Amino acid sequence: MTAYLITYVSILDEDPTDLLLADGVIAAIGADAATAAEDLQEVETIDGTGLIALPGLVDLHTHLREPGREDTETVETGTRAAAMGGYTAVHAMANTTPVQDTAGVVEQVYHLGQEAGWADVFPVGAVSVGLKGEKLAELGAMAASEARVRVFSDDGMCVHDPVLMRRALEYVKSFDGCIAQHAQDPRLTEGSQMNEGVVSAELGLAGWPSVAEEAIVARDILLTEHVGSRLHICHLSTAGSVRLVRDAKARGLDVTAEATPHHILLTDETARSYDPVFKVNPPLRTQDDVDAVREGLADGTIDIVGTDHAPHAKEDKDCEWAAGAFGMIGLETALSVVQQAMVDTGKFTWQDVARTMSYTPAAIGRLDNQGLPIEVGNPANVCLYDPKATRVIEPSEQVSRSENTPYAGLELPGRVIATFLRGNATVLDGALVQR
Ligand SMILES: NC(=O)N[C@@H](CC(=O)O)C(=O)O
Ligand SMILES: [Zn+2]
Ligand SMILES: [Zn+2]
Repeated sequence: MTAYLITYVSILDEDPTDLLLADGVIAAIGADAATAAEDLQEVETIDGTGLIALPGLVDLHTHLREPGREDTETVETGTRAAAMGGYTAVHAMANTTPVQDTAGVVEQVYHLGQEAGWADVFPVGAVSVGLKGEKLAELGAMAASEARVRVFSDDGMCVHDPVLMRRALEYVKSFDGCIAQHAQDPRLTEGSQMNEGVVSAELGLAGWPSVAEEAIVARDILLTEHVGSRLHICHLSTAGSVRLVRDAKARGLDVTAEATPHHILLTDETARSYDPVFKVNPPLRTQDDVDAVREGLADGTIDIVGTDHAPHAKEDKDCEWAAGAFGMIGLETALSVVQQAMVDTGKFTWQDVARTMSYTPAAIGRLDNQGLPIEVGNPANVCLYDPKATRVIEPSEQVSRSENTPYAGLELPGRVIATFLRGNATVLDGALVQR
C-alpha cells in the first residue's frame, strides 16, 4: 500500500507541518514524518504548501437513491461525489425503493458501500414501515444487523403522529439510537411550494410557513424531554427553530440539530427565477433566517452541517416550478459553501469546520472509526483542501449522477485536492483516483 508524505500542510488552524499516512493510519506528524517515510517502500510525496488537512468529512444526511432510483444516483456514484467533496463517510437516508425499513435492506446498502470503497456508507433506518407514519419499523433488527444502524428517520416525510414519535424515541433508547426528524407539519404545508412570505405572495406560489417546522421542533423537544431520549433535527431552516433548539440545549436535553449548506447561503429570492433547481424541502427562507442559522452554527446551537444531497432526474427539474421535485445535490460543494458562509465571514475557524462536518456528525451516528482528529494512531481519514482556490460550479462536471446543483455558474472558494479513506487515496490532484 502506498504511503503519503504530505509536506508543509496546516492541520486545521495550526502552523504548517509534515504528515505521514501509512498502513491506513496517521503514522507521524511533524519532524518525525520525513524520517519515518525514509524507512518505507512506496512513498508518494505531496506538497502541502497552502493546503489545510481536515479530518475526513462525515455526512449525516445523504440520499444515495439505491435501491430504486439508480437512474439518479447509486451507492457507487454518490460515494464518488462524496469523496470529491472531502467525505470519507456518509449516512444514507431511508427513502429508497424499497424503503430501508428492514435489516435486509440496510445490510444491502451497507455492503454496497463497502464494495464500492469510496466512502463508508452507514444506512439510516426508517422509523415507520414504508415511511407511512403508521407502524414502527424493525428498529431493533436494523440496530442489531451488520449495518449497526443508530440513526432512524422517515426523512422526506415527517413522523407526524405524536404517539408513533413517542414510541420511536422510547424504543431507540435501548441501543443508544436517535430519531432524526424531518420537521414539517403536513396539514400546514399541504400544496406548499416555497417559503411563505413576501416573495411567495408576489409570485403567487403556495407558502410553507416557518411555523410548520417550528411546531414539530417544539413538540419533539417536549416529547424527547418526556421520554428521556435522543432527538436530532434534520435540515433546520428558520430563526424560530434556532431559538427552540437553543432553549432545549440550555435545559440540558439531548437534542442536536443540523443545517444544510444551501440554508446558510441561499434565500427565497432565488424562486423569482421560477427555476425548480431552487425548490427544496424545507424551502429556502429569508435573509433573517439565513443569518439566524449562521449564528446558531457559530454558537454551537446547531451542531452539524448535513448536505441533504438529494439527486433528481432532469425531467423532474427541467419543468415548471409546481411540477418540480424537492431537493438539490450538495456533496461536492458543501465545504466550499461552508467556507464562504462561515469561514470567510469570520464566524468559523477550521476547527469549527472539523467539529460540524466531521467530529460531531460521527458522534451523533455513534461511529467509532470515523470523525476522529488528525492524531498519530488514528485511521488515516483525511481531506486536503486548498482554501485559496476558486472555481465556477458547472453542473455537468459534478461527479454525482444528477446535475441539480443550485450553484451553477456561481464562483465558490476552495477546492478539495485529495481525500484519503484509511490511507487509500480516493481523490488526488482534485480528481477521482482511477481504478
Ligand atoms: N430535501 C428535499 O427536498 N428532498 C429530499 C427529502 C428530504 O430531505 O426531505 C429528497 O429525498 O429528495
Ligand atoms: Zn427532509
Ligand atoms: Zn433529506
